[in-house]
Amino acid sequence: MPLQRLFQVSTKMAPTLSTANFADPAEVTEFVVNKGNGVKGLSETGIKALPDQYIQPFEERLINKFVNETDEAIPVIDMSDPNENKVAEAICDAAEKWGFFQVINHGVPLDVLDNVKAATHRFFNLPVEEKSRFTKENSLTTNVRFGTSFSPRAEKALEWKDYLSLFFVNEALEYMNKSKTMVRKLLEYLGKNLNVKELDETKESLFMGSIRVNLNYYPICPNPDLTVGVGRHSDVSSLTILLQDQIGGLHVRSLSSGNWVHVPPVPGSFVINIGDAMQILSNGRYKSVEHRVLANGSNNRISVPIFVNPKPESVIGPLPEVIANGEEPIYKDVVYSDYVRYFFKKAHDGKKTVDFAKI
Ligand SMILES: COc1cc(/C=C/C(=O)SCCNC(=O)CCNC(=O)[C@H](O)C(C)(C)COP(=O)(O)OP(=O)(O)OC[C@H]2O[C@@H](n3cnc4c(N)ncnc43)[C@H](O)[C@@H]2OP(=O)(O)O)ccc1O
Ligand SMILES: O=C(O)CCC(=O)C(=O)O
Ligand SMILES: [Fe+2]
Repeated sequence: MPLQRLFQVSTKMAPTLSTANFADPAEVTEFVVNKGNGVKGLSETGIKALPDQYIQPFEERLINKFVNETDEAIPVIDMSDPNENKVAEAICDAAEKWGFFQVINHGVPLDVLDNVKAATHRFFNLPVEEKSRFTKENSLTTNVRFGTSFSPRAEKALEWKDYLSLFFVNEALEYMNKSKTMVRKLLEYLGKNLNVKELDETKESLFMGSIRVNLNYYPICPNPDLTVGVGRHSDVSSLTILLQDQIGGLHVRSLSSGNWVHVPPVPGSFVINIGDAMQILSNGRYKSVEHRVLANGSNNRISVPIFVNPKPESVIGPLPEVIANGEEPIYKDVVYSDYVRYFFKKAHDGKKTVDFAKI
């Protein structure tokens, strides 16, 4: 199926299965992972209890007392403020202190956001035979991948999430293309603060040379407190631009307090976060911060991250502009595809991927 058609399909709905009887835990894995039904398929069987392989260790569950819903919040930045210096300052400050912020009035038309959310629902509502054409085993190209959890073969406990991952270098996709102007603006602001004078071709390839869009689906979960939608991780990107729906559940680790802080859905906004590649390029000035997603007992949730990455063959290390003043580099040069391969080889494990590049 051509990529464009993924964004038009709205044919048959997924068949509703009657309550399946999974006598053996291996049958659950077979149904969810190998047969391509995903956790959406499992949720729709009417399953009443969380299968054992989704039960996360106690310390990985988001216990309420560690969640600070009121005192701390990631900054919300209005990109239409005519005082551009003030906008740039707020973005760089948030990148250093939080590694996360939300942007409003970002210039991406709101109907583009509505369209990509609708397309996400249409894709996940397709029959399993359609979706499983894009599993790792069946997909004709590694550029399109439908899967569940993060890295099922490496994980001790699975995550309650299905995804479709789309890799683009140049293909036209409205959502991605319409977001590019905003991405360039953000990178220009962040770059200037690192003494990068302009986002020329070389720098553009380094910061945003490859782009991946994921469509994430988190179905209703029978025991949300025992599992996670996505476990603790930082992204490997330069920047991640995330569109979330109105359900909520994304939590960010505050750098100042260590608390898990909820990222409340703000209509029409994007959540922006610094990824490991930017942390490395900025020699630790900008922070890629741990985040996780709760499972939800009463609502399905979707999110659509755009991972803005260096080109796979790029060598990433502290930028010459950053260490020109004698600052000691804390990261070595690594080939970006080696870095990403290392990320995908492990289960989510907080901030440990970045050790790959530490001196
Ligand atoms: C799913 O939950 C996620 C996903 C994410 C994703 C974040 C990103 O996508 S950031 C951007 C990643 N960068 C790129 O995609 C650059 C382009 N890719 C490449 O150049 C190659 O894929 C490669 C990274 C160099 C690896 O190539 P290769 O050595 O040929 O091996 P592969 O078979 O392609 O992959 C190895 C291993 O990783 C798994 N994998 C690859 N891509 C994805 C993907 N998009 N989503 C999930 N898993 C992926 C692949 O299945 C292989 O696994 P095995 O088990 O077979 O070893 C962030 C947070 C999330 O929760
Ligand atoms: O769904 C979300 O809110 C965040 C997902 C995420 O962190 C990721 O896909 O890397
Ligand atoms: Fe993430």
